[in-house]
Amino acid sequence: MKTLTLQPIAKVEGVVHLPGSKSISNRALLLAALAKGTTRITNLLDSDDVSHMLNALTALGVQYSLSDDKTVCDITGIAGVFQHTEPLELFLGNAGTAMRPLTAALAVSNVDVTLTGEPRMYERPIGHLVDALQQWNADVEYLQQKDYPPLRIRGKALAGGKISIDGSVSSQFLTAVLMTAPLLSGDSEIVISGELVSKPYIDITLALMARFGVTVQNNNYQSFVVKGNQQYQSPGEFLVEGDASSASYFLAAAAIKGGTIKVTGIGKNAVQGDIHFADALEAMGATVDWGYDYISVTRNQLKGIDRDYNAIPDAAMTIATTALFAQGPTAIRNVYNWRVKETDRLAAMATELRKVGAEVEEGEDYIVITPPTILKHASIATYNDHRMAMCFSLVALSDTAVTIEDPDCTRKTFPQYFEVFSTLSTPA
Ligand SMILES: O=C(O)C1=C[C@@H](OP(=O)(O)O)[C@@H](O)[C@H](O)C1
Ligand SMILES: C=C(OP(=O)(O)O)C(=O)O
Repeated sequence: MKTLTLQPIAKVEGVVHLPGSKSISNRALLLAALAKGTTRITNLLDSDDVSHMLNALTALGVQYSLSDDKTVCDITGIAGVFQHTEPLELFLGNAGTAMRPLTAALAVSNVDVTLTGEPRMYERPIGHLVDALQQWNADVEYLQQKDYPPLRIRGKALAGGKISIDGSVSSQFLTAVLMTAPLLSGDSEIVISGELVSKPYIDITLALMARFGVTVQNNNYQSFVVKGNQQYQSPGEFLVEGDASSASYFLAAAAIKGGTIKVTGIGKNAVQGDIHFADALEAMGATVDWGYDYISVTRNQLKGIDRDYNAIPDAAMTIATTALFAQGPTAIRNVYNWRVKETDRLAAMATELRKVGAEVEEGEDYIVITPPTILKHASIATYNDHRMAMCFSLVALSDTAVTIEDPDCTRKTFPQYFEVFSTLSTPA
């Protein structure tokens, strides 16, 4: 297996032009594909998760062209639902932002599609989404195990109506039904049961739907009303914000070992909830400067804090390794759904943090990290989880090297991560 050893880093400094947001890229591609008109998407992310969405759109007959660096996509919308007469199999890797929204959009299309993925995708539940779609009378079948992909979807026209959806495991299920609701022949009301997790991702969904001409009535995140029989409209040009989750590693590095690092492509008005990772860093003691198109962070002595991170589960992983450099314990709470992401992230995080010497308490939905006085060199298993690889790069901001196993797993959302990280770093 390939490994990457990062030697101790004395200082980090510089400017990072962030690659496009994964969450926004995949939403924009799907909405542009369904819309009337041609959309030019710029600053599109080039990564595995986005390739899976693009490949699916190709197989479904959507016409688009990509620039050489794959960050500009001109896409001609189909002005309605997908039409494909032959049965299709679409492989979606481990991309939640492809699997969940496509499941819903295909259920209302003229298709007979099997959705497959990597082995881990078959361990990530999708039952709450399928339950919701079945209330609209969708035909979605589990091919192996109830509540999990792979799925067979025999799409057909759906009439809409009132449904309830469990929001307690993933917001992507609600995102999927919201984006599909305008395509139904009648109006819909979507009622949330359970605590809605990862709420800011719903704001991304609603903001993108609005850019493509569809407004949703949001009743305080308890229920949503969407008019049926609508067509998405191309906004013409669509610029993807920089990825706020990807920004977290650089901002944390500055907080730990800056120098100042400035990330561009996101700022105080960004639609992504993960920009509020910077608030957590500020609460830990870092100095944060916010502009409209940048966030910059400068080092201070950090202290451990105790917080609920349900709204920013992805960036919260970066707090777990930042905690190694804080005084006192850091608690990351209300992140139960870490267990159903790329790996069981609570278990993986606890195991790997212990390898570098941290004292870790792992609960069902939380983790408390107490840093050691001196970090130990370790070979960090990454569990095919891009965020495990990126988070643990921060260990090199100590007097100790760190070895990252399978560093290429960052290709899910940030293939160039380690190159960018090294350009900011001055060796000790
Ligand atoms: O809608 C999205 O783009 C995402 C929502 C979040 O998932 P959950 O809602 O499952 O927490 C997040 O972790 C994921 O990386 C992207
Ligand atoms: C949870 C993640 O991905 P997905 O979109 O596959 O859910 C992630 O990127 O951290």
